[in-house]
Amino acid sequence: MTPTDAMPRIGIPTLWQTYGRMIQIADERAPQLRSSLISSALSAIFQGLALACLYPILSAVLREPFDVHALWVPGGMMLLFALLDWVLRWHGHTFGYSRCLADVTHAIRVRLGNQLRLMPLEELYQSRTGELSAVIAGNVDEVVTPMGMLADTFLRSALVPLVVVLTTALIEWRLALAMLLLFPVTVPLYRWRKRLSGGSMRTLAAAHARTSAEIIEYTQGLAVLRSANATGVKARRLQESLVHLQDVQARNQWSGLWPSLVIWTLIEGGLILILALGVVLVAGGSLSIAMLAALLIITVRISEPLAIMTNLSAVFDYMEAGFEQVEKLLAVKPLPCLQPSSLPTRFDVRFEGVSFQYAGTEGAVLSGLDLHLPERSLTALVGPSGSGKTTITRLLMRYADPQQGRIMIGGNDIRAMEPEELMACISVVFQDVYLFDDTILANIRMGRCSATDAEVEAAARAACCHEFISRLPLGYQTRVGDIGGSLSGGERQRISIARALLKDAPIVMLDEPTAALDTESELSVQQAIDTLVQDRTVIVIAHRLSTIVGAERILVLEDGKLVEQGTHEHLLDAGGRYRAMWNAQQSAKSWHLAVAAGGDSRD
Ligand SMILES: Nc1ncnc2c1ncn2[C@@H]1O[C@H](COP(=O)(O)OP(=O)(O)OP(=O)(O)O)[C@@H](O)[C@H]1O
Repeated sequence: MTPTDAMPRIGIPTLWQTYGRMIQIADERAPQLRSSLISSALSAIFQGLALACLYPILSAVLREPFDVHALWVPGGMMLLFALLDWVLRWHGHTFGYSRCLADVTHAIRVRLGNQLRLMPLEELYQSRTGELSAVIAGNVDEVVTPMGMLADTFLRSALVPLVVVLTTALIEWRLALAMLLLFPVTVPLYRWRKRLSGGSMRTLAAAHARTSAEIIEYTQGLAVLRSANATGVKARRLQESLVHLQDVQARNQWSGLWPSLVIWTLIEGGLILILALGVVLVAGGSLSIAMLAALLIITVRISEPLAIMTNLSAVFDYMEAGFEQVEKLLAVKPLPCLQPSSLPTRFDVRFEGVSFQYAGTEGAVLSGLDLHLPERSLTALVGPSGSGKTTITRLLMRYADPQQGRIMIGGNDIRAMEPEELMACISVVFQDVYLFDDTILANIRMGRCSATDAEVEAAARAACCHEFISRLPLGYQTRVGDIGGSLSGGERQRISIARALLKDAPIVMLDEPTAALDTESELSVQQAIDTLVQDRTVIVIAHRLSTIVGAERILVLEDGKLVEQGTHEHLLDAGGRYRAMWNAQQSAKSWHLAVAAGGDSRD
């Protein structure tokens, strides 16, 4: 799933749907949001009532002879309504200025964070990092931050004119009738504006997400790109996405601007029409000067909110586009946990008739695979590239569930284990080590958060990294980011082994951890691995067969099927696929030696 590939929603979400989504997203803070919205609505009603008092006030002021007493009632009422408007307006904004808004934003980010933790890795890896961060950082702000302010502005823009017209109708129906001329244009204009902006806001959100993904990928891969002298190629893709964003923004600006100008013009035109009508009526003697003055002030005062309201549809759409991205990510279901859940007490691994096909691809990567990895034994997975070795280790970690068959640890189906419990059983040491920009101490402690400093140090000693860590100026407190590339591949690998040692999981998976190391680093990392694998169920992925000759069992895979298994000697004697691979690697080695010794070919 890619959060940004959402197709534009068919139809226009109604205001009621937008309100429903706001309440849903506010979650625990929904009562506060509701109370703020009610206050805003009441405040808008009182503002309308205060405005409607203008006509009786002006009538009293312009009456001949002037009588101050006639001002008391309308003046007092206007003051009262204005006071109520102010008080309720403050209360209406509490959602924003109290912690509620920040709490809601935080809660959504935590929910999204949990979602990342629980969603199937297969789905997670299909999303680009930048697109995910655009949803979590960007869309959450787009959805939540304007929520209170936008709702207040909308309520005020819609309710103030409505209340003014209704109240004026009670005082002077002709005045109300004149004002009503403004309303019929507003609703169709609102819907028209919304239809125009809906799709473009989603396109804009998608373009933002794509650019953010390209920027992250470019900066993360810059070192590789420079070394491959390919910065230009990738920069071109980044450039393209920036140009695309620029185009989308320009189109959006234009498609947003001209309807706004049309709306303003129509509403201003309506205003002039009302005034012209008023002047004609005054000249004909059927409208008083007081009424015309009131009409002037009130229509000017309410035409602006009406224009704002029609243009707000674009902002609502931007918010809706954000809602959709957040909801789409939250809708991804975690892999189901079979009930009753169970915990293994022994740690052998069994694959029973496992068939697996990656989403969106054709053909199974594993088909009807049966494997048994006895507890506390070392099993090596070998086979040509693409034969399914990594897929086996991924499925054991529930990257995704196989379409057929089951995987068991200690006789327990891994689908009946909670994700945390499953991951507590397995340590993985990859070829590429990922260290976080934190201290070395914290990086090792990630293996077990509750470990004391002494336990971290003991793990580091066992993984042969205490010595080089002690040589660093700040020792264990050195930040990995500060020393950057000054840690060698072997040192980084040993830190990751220390992490795994601290975790102390009964099953260890090693994905070619020494493949990229020089001989000296390989020796010290191998020493650390020897400590790690003691007394554990170990699965090693190996390309260089010389590293696994001592394995208790070697499983040979080809096209997702187990074609041979046994010890090194047994497989050599069998003279099958393994023997062919072994011979090929041995002859490649002697070819290297011949080249090093000055020979020009293996012949
Ligand atoms: N995320 C994925 N989506 C689609 N296909 C994939 C994915 N990951 C791997 N594959 C395909 O599945 C097949 C098996 O891949 P896998 O990585 O398990 O093989 P491998 O034996 O570990 O290969 P290597 O030794 O090169 O690492 C390959 O054809 C690969 O292209």
